[in-house]
Amino acid sequence: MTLALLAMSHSPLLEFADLDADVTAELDQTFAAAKDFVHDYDPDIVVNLAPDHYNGFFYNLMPAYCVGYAATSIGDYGSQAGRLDVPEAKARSLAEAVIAEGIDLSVSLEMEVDHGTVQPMEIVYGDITAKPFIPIFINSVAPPFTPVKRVRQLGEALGRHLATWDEKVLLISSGGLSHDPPVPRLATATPAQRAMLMGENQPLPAEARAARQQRVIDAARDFAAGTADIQDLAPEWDRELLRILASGDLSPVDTFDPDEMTRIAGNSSHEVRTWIAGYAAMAAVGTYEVQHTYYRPIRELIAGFAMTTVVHT
Ligand SMILES: O=C(O)/C=C/c1cccc(O)c1O
Ligand SMILES: [Fe+2]
Repeated sequence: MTLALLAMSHSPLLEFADLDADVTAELDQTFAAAKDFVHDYDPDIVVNLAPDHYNGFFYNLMPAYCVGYAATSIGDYGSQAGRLDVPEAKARSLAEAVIAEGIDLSVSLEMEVDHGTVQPMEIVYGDITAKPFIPIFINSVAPPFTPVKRVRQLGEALGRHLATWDEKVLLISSGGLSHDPPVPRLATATPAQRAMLMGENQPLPAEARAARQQRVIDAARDFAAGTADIQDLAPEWDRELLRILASGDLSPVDTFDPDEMTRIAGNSSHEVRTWIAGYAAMAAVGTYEVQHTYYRPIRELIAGFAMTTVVHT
C-alpha cells in the first residue's frame, strides 16, 4: 500500500488574473513544490477528487458523488480538452468496494469534467493524460449537499480500498477553500440561467461559453478592486480548516453545517469536501503528516487558495 495526497485549490482565473509580482512568485514556488512532490513520489495512478461547475453535472440529475469509468475534459477557460486515461476496471473495483461499504456512489460511463478536475494535472504534469486517472466527482456547488460527515466516510472508504492496491496511488483533492464566484444558483436563477443549470443547450455555443466565463473574469477584477457584489473570502475559517486537516483528527468536520459554511465562507466553500475526502482517505489507513503547506486569500483568483502535500508517517 502506498498512498499520498496533493490537495490544492483550483481557479480558472490563474490564466486571466493580473496578480502582484510577489503573489505570482509565491504561486510559482507553490506549484514547483507540488510538482517536485508528485515527481519524487512518481505515482502509478491518480485518483482525483473534484467538484464540477455545471459543465458535466446538472440539475436534471445531480448525484452527490460519482466515479467516472471513462471521462472527457470539456476544456473550459482554455484548460486541456480531451479524453482522460481512465482504467475502467480499476475505477469499477473502486466504486464497487465503496458502495459495498454503504456509501451511495453513482457511476458514469461517460463523465464530462471541467477545470476543477484537470487543473492540478495540468499544473503538475502539463498534460491531463500523463497518468492513469480515476475521476471522482463530489458535488460542491449545487445544493442540497450531503452532511460533511458522509464525505469523511466516503474518503475513508476510498482510502481503505486504495490501500489494497499494489499500485502507488496519488490522491488529488482539487478545491478552493472559502470562495463565492458568480456561478449561477438555482435559488436566484433567471429563466436562461435555470436552463443552463438544467443542462439544456449543452455543449454551450461558443458565444454563450465566452459570456459565461467573461462574467467570472470581470467579477474577479471587480472583487480585487473592492467593487464586486460577491461574498468576501474568509481566511480565519480557511486557516481553521487547514489546522483541523493537519491535526489528523478529522472528527470536527462532522459538525460542519452546510448552511453555515455557505454563510461564512461562500457558496463554493463546499469545494473543501474534496479536501476532507482526501484527508479522510489518508487517515483511514495510517497516521500522516503535512509536508508542505501554503495558504493565501487571493481575491484576483476569487479563492482562499491553498496547497498541501501529505504522506503517511
Ligand atoms: O466559472 C466557473 O465555473 C468557476 C469559477 C471559479 C472561480 C474561482 C474559484 C473556483 O474554484 C472556480 O471554480
Ligand atoms: Fe471551483
